[in-house]
Amino acid sequence: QVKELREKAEKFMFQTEVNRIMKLIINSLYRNKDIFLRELISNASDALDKIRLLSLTDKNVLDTNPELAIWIKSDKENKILSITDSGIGMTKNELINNLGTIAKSGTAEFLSKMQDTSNNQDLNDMIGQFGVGFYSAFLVSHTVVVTSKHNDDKQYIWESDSSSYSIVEHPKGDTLKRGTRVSLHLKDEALDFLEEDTIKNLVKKYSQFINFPIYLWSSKVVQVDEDDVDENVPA
Ligand SMILES: CCNC(=O)[C@H]1O[C@@H](n2cnc3c(N)nc(I)nc32)[C@H](O)[C@@H]1O
Repeated sequence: QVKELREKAEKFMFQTEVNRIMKLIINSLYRNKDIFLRELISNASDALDKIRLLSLTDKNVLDTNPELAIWIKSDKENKILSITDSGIGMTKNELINNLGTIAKSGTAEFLSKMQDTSNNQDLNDMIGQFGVGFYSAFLVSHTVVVTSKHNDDKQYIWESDSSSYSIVEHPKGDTLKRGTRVSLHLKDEALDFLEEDTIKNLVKKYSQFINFPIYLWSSKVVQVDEDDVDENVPA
């Protein structure tokens, strides 16, 4: 079923600048990979801010998923760490534009700054400011799957191994109701990020000022979480 899904998926190449930025991030931030969680939580928080702002003028936008929160799930069996938000979600076009391309303005400047700066702290701050933190997911993942549902579109699955990406409509419809799930298929050297204590410490260290609740679900066999039902999205 997953095989057929991949065959049906539409294949895309990343915009050139994106390839360069991804390479730079992966090569320069290998010393502190753990910033990936901060970046993904930050993106989730921005998405939640967007739907909350929208709901001030159009209150029924929240009906599809009333709780505004972030769920982190550690799936040790499949070596997948997922970060789910009930934010505004992305349409198919937004997945393509937001994850597959980057604003050309400023990219050249960003790339040259990244090359000059040897100081790791600056590098850290810059990727957050420039909004390219998503790509830090590839510091710890061989494959990243982004499932997203926007109120105005169907649910789609975006998948990438960092060299190219694909998009396919989710066969099971809108299991997310509204929002985005970033599923990180972790590299063998990054499996420590599946440990609850590691995740808790990272959230405390980098995301203590996030304005939305962050729940941590660890998939213990005994504990069947209510959101497991949504979890059976194809790998
Ligand atoms: C350069 C990589 N691009 C992004 O991270 C953009 O993708 C989108 N994005 C990333 N994670 C997201 C997320 N969790 N929800 C939503 I709505 N949009 C997200 C935002 O537009 C980010 O600026």
